[in-house]
Amino acid sequence: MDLGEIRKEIDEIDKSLVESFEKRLALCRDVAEYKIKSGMQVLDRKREGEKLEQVRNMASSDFNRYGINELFTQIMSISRKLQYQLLADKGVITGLPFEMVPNLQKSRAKVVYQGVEGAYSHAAALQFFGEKAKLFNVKTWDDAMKAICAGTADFAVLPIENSSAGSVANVYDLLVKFDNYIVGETYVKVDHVLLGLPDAEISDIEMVYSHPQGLMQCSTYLEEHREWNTYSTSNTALSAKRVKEEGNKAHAAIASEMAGELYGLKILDRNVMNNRGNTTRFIIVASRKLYEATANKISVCFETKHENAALYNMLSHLTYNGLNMLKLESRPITGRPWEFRFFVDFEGNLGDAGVKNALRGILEEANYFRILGNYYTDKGKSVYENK
Ligand SMILES: O=C(O)C(=O)C[C@]1(C(=O)O)C=C[C@@H](O)C=C1
Repeated sequence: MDLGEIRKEIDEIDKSLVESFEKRLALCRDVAEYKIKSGMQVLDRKREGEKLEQVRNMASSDFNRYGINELFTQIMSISRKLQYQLLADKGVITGLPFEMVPNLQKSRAKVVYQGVEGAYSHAAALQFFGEKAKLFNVKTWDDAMKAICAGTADFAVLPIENSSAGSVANVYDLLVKFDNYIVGETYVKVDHVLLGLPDAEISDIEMVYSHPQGLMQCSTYLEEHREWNTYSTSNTALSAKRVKEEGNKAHAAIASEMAGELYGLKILDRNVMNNRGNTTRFIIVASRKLYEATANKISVCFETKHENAALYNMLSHLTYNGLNMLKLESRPITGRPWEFRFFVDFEGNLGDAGVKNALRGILEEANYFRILGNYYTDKGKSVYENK
């Protein structure tokens, strides 16, 4: 047979596949109508399992069995998405329990951050809320979350990821532990310097204090000074404070210039970071489910079944609804070794039909699901374009 003839035959088969696919989808519409009336869930795992076994058994080789399994998994996934759309059109999928507000009340807000004055979280809070907000600090991120639960603060400012050191794992875990929501984000340029006592010289240094993230972000510089010991503190600004209080010329801190000024320290070295464009993204968290009309980024968290293609199937709800994923993070689930909880950021607003449809799909198919927030992002442009 020549290629032209083979392709003609393939075209014929594809035509009938498309016709069959459309007929199948039309039937799935009828199923959706039935499910709406009877209040049944779209996803029927038992039926899907049986269906996959049935069609696998029809195939004539292992290779084909694998292909058929994948093909029908996708066909049923598309069928579910169609059904969610129909449910949304019929008003079965209602609004999400989030309240849209024109703007966040920033100017006189009570805002909590972790650490001490001069910490990058302090800078982030000032940048997002301005000078008029009432800022105060607590010892730990956990305390900051508790302060908004208790109402002593309206908002908390927490670091979530750094451009070179990556995600702040503990903050991801706190988003699950507390019933709080992300309502904003802000990017802060992190310009670490090496700080010492006013009469210290770089040759005096034996010990460097910083937050573990600060030490990580300056690892190349610290590698060049292997004779120095490093010591982790709970905050970069606190490490500067400690150098001041200890009054030992052999001690230095990796922290911001602002912290150096605040605690009367001298800059021993600049540009100590691995990456000069080092930036930290901070999230603004509140206890209420709010989102601004301009919100364009959604954060969700879910757990899936521990099985083949589970994550792929979850993410296909974004693809199918044309939603652009911005970030995927995973964290271990305590008590279930080697199982993970996923955190996904994607573009959109909770009022968008596509977003509602995708969220409905994930909600129905995940073992655990939470919308962590919908908020405005400029994707860090304010930092990169101004500096
Ligand atoms: O039979 C159903 O209940 C359907 O909704 C159809 C279908 C399918 O495409 O075969 C789709 C989703 C369900 O999870 C199971 C099967």
